[in-house]
Amino acid sequence: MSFRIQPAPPARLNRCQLFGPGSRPSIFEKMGKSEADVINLDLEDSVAPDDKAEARANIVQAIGDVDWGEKTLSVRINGLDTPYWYRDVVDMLEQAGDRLDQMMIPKVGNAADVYAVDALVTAVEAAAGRKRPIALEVIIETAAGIAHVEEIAAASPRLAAMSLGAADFAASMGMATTGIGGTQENYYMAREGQKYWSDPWHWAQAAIVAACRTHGVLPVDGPFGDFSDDEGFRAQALRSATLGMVGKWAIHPKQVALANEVFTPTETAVTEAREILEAMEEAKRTGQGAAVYKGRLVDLASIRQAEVIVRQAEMIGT
Ligand SMILES: CC(C)(COP(=O)(O)OP(=O)(O)OC[C@H]1O[C@@H](n2cnc3c(N)ncnc32)[C@H](O)[C@@H]1OP(=O)(O)O)[C@@H](O)C(=O)NCCC(=O)NCCSC(=O)C[C@H](O)C(=O)O
Ligand SMILES: [Mg+2]
Repeated sequence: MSFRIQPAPPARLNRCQLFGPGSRPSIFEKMGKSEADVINLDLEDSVAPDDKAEARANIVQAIGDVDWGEKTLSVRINGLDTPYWYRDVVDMLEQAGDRLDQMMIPKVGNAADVYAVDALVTAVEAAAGRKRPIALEVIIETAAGIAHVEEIAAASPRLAAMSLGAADFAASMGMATTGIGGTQENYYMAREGQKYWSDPWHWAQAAIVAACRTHGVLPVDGPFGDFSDDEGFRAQALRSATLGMVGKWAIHPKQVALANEVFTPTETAVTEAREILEAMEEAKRTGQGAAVYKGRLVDLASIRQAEVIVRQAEMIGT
């Protein structure tokens, strides 16, 4: 272990982030009643330029009026290359109530982007006398974002979560696809007449997870565009969970249950994790650093792996 201890990410549930356009207030109540852990009200790409001002007003109103329960409530502001973002920040912090937990910054390219938003948020919070500091979350969805992913993860103590935005990421990288996440038809290895599909998102996800885990930030998988493809969503989410991501976006309400299912450890996994911890307790009592559990080696690293699952289960209350 490095002398520098790996910081823990925020202790909160983040299995599913449900998105909805700020210009479509008719779905806000439904979003509030959903089973998503995080709600993202959008001011960015799902809102047309002429609707930005009205979407801000809708969101300000809804933050106060809708019952958001225990959910983390986040607003996605516009990118720093637009004329909209500063007004998004100022209006939310001056006009919306304290119920707003977080702001999401899209298309972050380097640490300075986060610094700029942090500086504005800090000034407006102080001027407006807001009591609860707003957390930040970012989307890695450009070539610059992935190239600077580690400095971005370290950019601000406000940073709580980081997502991969597969659509803009593919565009920025010049990837030959219009699909949003999931299996890509042409990304395969060939052997003896058979195709073996590989995962073009894997390296970006792994880089995000490593940067996030280094700096105590929650790594999250972004959108899966084809909301009629449950199996594809599940496969993508399972790969993300296996890599260390804690949750996934839903761009349609039917994806919420799928994300919750994948990012909630199964009863069997939780039982096994608890049994591994017990086996290691017993090993420690007898002066051993390793033990055998169900015919396989468990050691001090297994304790840390098992603790990840038990911590998740405790947060969910299972
Ligand atoms: C995708 C949608 C436009 C689909 O909407 P709609 O046609 O209304 O779907 P349905 O008819 O199937 O809806 C069924 C019922 O569910 C309600 N509904 C719809 N959407 C939502 C929602 N997001 N939250 C809660 N409830 C919702 C409908 O009102 C129907 O209700 P009822 O009539 O009572 O049965 C729409 O889902 C949508 O707008 N989704 C979010 C789009 C969005 O926010 N996109 C931005 C995030 S993705 C992105 O930005 C890419 C990323 O940055 C990247 O680069 O990768
Ligand atoms: Mg995007």
